[in-house]
Amino acid sequence: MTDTIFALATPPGRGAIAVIRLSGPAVESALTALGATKLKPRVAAVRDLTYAGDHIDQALVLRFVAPSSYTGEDSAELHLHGGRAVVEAASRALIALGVRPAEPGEFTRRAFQNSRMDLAQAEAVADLIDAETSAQARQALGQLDGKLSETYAGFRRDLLHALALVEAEIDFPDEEVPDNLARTAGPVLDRLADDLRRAVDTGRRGERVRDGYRIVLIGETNAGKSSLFNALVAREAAIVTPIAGTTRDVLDADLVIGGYAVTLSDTAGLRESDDPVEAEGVRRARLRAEQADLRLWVRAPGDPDGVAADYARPEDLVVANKSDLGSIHTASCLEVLSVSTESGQGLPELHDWIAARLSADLAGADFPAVTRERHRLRLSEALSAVTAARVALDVAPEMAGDDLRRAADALARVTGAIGVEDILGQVFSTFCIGK
Ligand SMILES: Nc1nc2c(ncn2[C@@H]2O[C@H](COP(=O)(O)OP(=O)(O)OP(=O)(O)O)[C@@H](O)[C@H]2O)c(=O)[nH]1
Ligand SMILES: [K+]
Ligand SMILES: [Mg+2]
Repeated sequence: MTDTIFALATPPGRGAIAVIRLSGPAVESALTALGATKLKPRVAAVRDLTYAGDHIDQALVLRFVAPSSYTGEDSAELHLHGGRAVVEAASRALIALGVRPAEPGEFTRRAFQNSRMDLAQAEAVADLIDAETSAQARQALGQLDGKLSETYAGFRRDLLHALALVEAEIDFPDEEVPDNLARTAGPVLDRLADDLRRAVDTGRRGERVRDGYRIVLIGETNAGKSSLFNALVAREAAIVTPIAGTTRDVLDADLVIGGYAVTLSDTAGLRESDDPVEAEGVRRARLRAEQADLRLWVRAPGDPDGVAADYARPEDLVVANKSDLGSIHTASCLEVLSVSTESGQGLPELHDWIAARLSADLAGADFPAVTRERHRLRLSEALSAVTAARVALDVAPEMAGDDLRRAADALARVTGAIGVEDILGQVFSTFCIGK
């Protein structure tokens, strides 16, 4: 028998209202025991909740009857006055009635297990709760709508179609099916491989929207990286001094630019140093620059041109700082924007430039973006299996079947159609309690 669970669904602490959610077979008997009777499903009603002779609260109570609820089970919401004592009294009463506190994500896990949503949608619920930028919310809502799931389901249909063609030839090798039926699966697989490849490529975009786009400030010592860092995050987060080699550790700050989450990093100035501490700082700076989505090469007038040349990528930007003191000379092909963190000149333009870059890199392409490493791995697996099947098709069609089944399995695991036990814990452990 399934447990009946409850959790506070609103943030803990003092508030106008606090909502306790319940789900499971014993919801109705628990409500009755608390004095909340004669509740029409989905109609809010005010009831005096009492337990063991104590008045708990005058609450607004909502009841849902299986399977028409978030979890697919009988469930209810108690809208209480939002004080700690009220919530505590209600929780104590529920526990005494045999209703147990929910684990993180347990409501959504039940929704998944009762087929109210697939795994990709359950992950979208977690993303939507965590969303702090408009782009994150948009992406999560698209995934919750099932757009991503539909895309995966479409891939799977193509695969099963190809598999049917291949197996028809194996099962009826002689007269019932036309010769070379298996080979007609070729174009289907070619198209599918293209689609999978594109989907895998959207992975970086989806993950960046969700986790933050990584921008690193890098350059010579004293170029003004920390000054620029402070200007962009609008507070004195990093130490600025005229002494070369001030910054050692990588300093990260989360900010939102143009509706997108960004992680901005300040780094140690690049120079050879005998000081082991500074040398370690420089090593970390280079490493972070390599991993970044975008590098801003900060240069002051007089800094040598060479630094960026070694590591820069064509999409990077040179920020010519200290424009109040003069301009820089550069032979690099990178775009250059001049600013002064001292006078503020050029800073709005830099902000706009970054916003435009974010939107160019991250805004909706034709695909709902793949948002998780888990999805990307499975898609890559499916892609390599499809590629193998495509090769087999021309030489030994009977070998292609196994590859195609492997690809279909990999896709099914993304939405949780099969083999989910091993990933359930991983997916739902990231949820907050009450969801
Ligand atoms: N005139 C002028 N001075 C600036 C400007 N930006 C920064 N500075 C000065 O340049 C010096 C170095 O600035 P930082 O921000 O510490 O430079 P950094 O690149 O972080 O230096 P390290 O951490 O040592 O690599 C400080 O004295 C700043 O006040 C600017 O736009 N104009
Ligand atoms: K400095
Ligand atoms: Mg610095």
